[in-house]
Amino acid sequence: MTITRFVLNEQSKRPESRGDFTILLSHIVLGCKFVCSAVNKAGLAKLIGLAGETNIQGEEQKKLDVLSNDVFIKALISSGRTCILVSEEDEEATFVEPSLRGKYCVVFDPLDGSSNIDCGVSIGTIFGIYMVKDNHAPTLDDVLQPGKNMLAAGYCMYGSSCTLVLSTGSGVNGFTLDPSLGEFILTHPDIKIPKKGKIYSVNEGNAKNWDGPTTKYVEKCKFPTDGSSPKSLRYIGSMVADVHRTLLYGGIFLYPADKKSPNGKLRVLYEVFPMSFLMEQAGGQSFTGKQRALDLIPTKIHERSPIFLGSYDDVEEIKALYAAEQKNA
Ligand SMILES: O=P(O)(O)OC[C@H]1O[C@](O)(COP(=O)(O)O)[C@@H](O)[C@@H]1O
Ligand SMILES: [Mg+2]
Ligand SMILES: [Mg+2]
Repeated sequence: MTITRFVLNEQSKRPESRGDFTILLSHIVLGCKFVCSAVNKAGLAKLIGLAGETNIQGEEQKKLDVLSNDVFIKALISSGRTCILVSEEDEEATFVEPSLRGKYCVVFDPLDGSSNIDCGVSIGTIFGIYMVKDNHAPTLDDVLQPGKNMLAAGYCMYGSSCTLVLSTGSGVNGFTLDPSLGEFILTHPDIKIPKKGKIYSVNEGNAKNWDGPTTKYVEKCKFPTDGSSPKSLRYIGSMVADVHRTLLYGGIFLYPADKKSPNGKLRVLYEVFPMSFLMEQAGGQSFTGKQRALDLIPTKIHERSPIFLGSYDDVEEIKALYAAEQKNA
């Protein structure tokens, strides 16, 4: 089944639906295909003129993350279904002009893991969608909403294959791009994350600055005291790729706060929320160190938060360590 057929099926389950969401999604899919094609050519950038290099005609070309941002902004505005766009690449939100305005707000990281571009490691696009409910003129308050109010979320991973993972609020499904057909095909129906995993994923280079619960948790992963086997460490440094592996194989992904970054590194609206939405929809959990991640109410569009997400039981363990610390404080 193609992603288009899948979304049309979803639409037919909601008789009130007028197809606006289907159109919006088809424009997101188009953006993903475009960026996938650019990423595949990144290694040839110098020859063909892409991605921040000077091409053989001596022309300066756009960097891949700037190019990806332009692609998504144009694709989303031309859908005629969006009103506010928040991108990691743009300091300010984009308010769509009234003639092209629709009811959806899209928050996105057009190219996540961009430090991995030059060595050909998997990177991706992350997105979340909110809806403006009544017909008021959209304001920033329409996106400064807790993640649980998102209507849909997903990511596209540009790796050994191009995989789009999507949730519209009733489970998680994965689609792989067939390059010869130019279509995303349903390859991972109804993804459920294993209840407990054997992998932890964190940048251990920051360990000297971690707080007590994170330090204890990672110590337990390496030197378990309950007779279980140690967990394996896997860390790519591309959130999309690290979360994708966590979703399929189980385990936990951590980007905690540390002394240097008290709010962690990852951005609430377009990294933490979409990935937390997918995790919960797949049966996992997502926690900030203080609360359920999807309950967080952001106060600015580029806000950051610590994040622990993945298999239900693994996240439960880190929650217990934070609860114990609070009790002892
Ligand atoms: O290099 P660090 O500190 O481990 O950070 C890795 C994290 O930073 C990110 O690359 C940030 O995303 P961007 O590339 O979109 O800025 C995440 O993908 C990844 O999880
Ligand atoms: Mg990112
Ligand atoms: Mg980015």
